[in-house]
Amino acid sequence: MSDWQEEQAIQFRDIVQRKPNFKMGPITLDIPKGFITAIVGPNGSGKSTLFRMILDLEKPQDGTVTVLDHPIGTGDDAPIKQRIGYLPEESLPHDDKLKAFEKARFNSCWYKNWDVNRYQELLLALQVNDNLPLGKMSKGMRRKCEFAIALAHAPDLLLLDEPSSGLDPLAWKSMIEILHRYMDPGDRTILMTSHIVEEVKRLADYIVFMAQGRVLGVYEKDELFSSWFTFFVSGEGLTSQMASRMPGQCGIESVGGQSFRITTSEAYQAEQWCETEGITILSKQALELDEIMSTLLLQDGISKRVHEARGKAR
Ligand SMILES: Nc1ncnc2c1ncn2[C@@H]1O[C@H](COP(=O)(O)OP(=O)(O)OP(=O)(O)O)[C@@H](O)[C@H]1O
Repeated sequence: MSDWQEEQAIQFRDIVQRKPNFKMGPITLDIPKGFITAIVGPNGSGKSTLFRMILDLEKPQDGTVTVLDHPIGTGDDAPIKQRIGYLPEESLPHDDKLKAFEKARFNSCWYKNWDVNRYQELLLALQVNDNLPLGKMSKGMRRKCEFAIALAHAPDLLLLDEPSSGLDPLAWKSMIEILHRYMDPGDRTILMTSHIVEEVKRLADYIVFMAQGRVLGVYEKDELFSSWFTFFVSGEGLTSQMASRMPGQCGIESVGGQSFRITTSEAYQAEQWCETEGITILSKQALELDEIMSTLLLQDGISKRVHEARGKAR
């Protein structure tokens, strides 16, 4: 196997899935080993569907999923599942009657690397008592217990589907610290989904944007936030046609006279372009994650419409 393949924790290849009112793919996507990757996207994009495919809880109609160099769903997945921790978006109703420590005890029999001390430390850090039926806990208490249970066998790959759902700010902070410590050894991988901008900013090394069953883009976080800016510019004789030529331009708004607000995904090149063209940058502002997402969705909608129109014209 090549070095390139060994660097990937998860490889999705040509994944296609169809459900009533939903079509996914084809998706080809690599999740790098040793990093935290966050998948972000509107409700119903297919984020949880991808998670379920990793665990063979849902089979793609087409394509393959390879996890830690093991092709999923082609034989005995039990050894690879030993190396995965999973926190699903929704709690499992059939666990309701179990006390959290009973679920932990059950998992300790299954996972060879289960570490009871680690489990206790996690409960302590999250300030939660596991001596209650999961179904009688508050949403946040249950989330904390399930989080501790997902991490107690120190998995090589951790799948977190909206991990902070229901957590109070203090517990949220503890969770972020726990996850940073979990990554300390350097060879572990987290794949997570989140709708919380601050959480993605604090945790993710890589960000995958998804919408309507497709991947819109994969970005290294720091590069993403240093590339997407809105420039407020002005220049002698500056027209919207000229402004539209700014590198990476993905939105223009006239703000009167010869001034424009231009959004770009290539801030560095855009600044150089302004200098060359004699355009003054009055101010610039980095885009937030949700603003980048909106812009990508808008661009995707436009390119889809153009594609459809071309298809009809043929
Ligand atoms: N059990 C199911 N039966 C039929 N369709 C389903 C089922 N579960 C999910 N879907 C559909 O699959 C699509 C993708 O859902 P998925 O849960 O993967 O999205 P998501 O991106 O995780 O959304 P969210 O942000 O709301 O959690 C949706 O259109 C949803 O309606």
